[in-house]
Amino acid sequence: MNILVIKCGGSIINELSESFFTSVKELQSRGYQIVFVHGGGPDINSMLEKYEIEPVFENGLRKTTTEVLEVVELMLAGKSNRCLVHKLEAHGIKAVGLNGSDGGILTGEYIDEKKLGAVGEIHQVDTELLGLLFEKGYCPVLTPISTTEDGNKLNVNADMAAGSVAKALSAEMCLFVTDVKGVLKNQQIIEKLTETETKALITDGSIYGGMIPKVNTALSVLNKGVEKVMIVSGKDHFYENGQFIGTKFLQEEGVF
Ligand SMILES: Nc1ncnc2c1ncn2[C@@H]1O[C@H](COP(=O)(O)OP(=O)(O)O)[C@@H](O)[C@H]1O
Ligand SMILES: CC(=O)N[C@@H](CCC(=O)OP(=O)(O)O)C(=O)O
Repeated sequence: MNILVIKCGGSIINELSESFFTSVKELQSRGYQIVFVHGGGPDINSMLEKYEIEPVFENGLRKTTTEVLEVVELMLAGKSNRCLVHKLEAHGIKAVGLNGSDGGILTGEYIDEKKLGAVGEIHQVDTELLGLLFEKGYCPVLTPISTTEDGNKLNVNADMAAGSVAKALSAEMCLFVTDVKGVLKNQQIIEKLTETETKALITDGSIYGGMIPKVNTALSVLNKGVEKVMIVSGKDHFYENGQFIGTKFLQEEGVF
């Protein structure tokens, strides 16, 4: 089975284009089984604003107090997930929305509870339920919410959660769909990037903010054997005539 993990960024989830869904359907018709993992950063921020809570980020990760966690789950599971499932269904793509923690799919651990609160990273992905949904022709649509082994809820960065799902499923491809055409430098898209080139762009400040966890996860997924890892836009076609459009991550020359 050819598995494709699509991470759909909160930056674009409410504005996905018709072309995006055309690309998804074309890939499905070519036999790809698709799992969606989504974010919802802007939706979370706007609800926090209503509660008059200031969002705080450390290296792209949201500091998550108990109060913030409630809003994160409310927005990810109650708004962003519903929005994506509804749009997929409206385009004839059979989709089932789940919290990442449902059925024990995503299990994780705190990264640094003192500094970040309930922010986690994934340690285990149970793929059983995902397999059952594939068999019946459904695309699972997961929030990045996870739980610790003791059952405490964790807020996980959606890029990182998607990367863990791609590795656990030995996916053939992992695509990070966002609001830009790919990694840009001087407003030009960079079509191919190795790890060394990516690190240099982080160091010189060309890659910043939410793009940092995205490229770091992309590199980690590539190093775990996922063949095709790309950052693409949800505003246009990301797949047309057998070609992907965006930034592709490449192994360094000589690394196999
Ligand atoms: N070199 C870069 N190329 C493109 N976008 C970048 C770059 N560095 C930082 N960004 C920012 O990263 C954003 C995408 O990350 P983010 O907002 O976290 O998206 P998402 O919600 O899709 O995960 C872009 O909109 C842009 O503002
Ligand atoms: C720990 C952490 O930062 N979690 C993220 C989860 C959502 C997310 O990652 O959304 P995007 O895809 O829009 O970035 C957050 O609270 O914003």
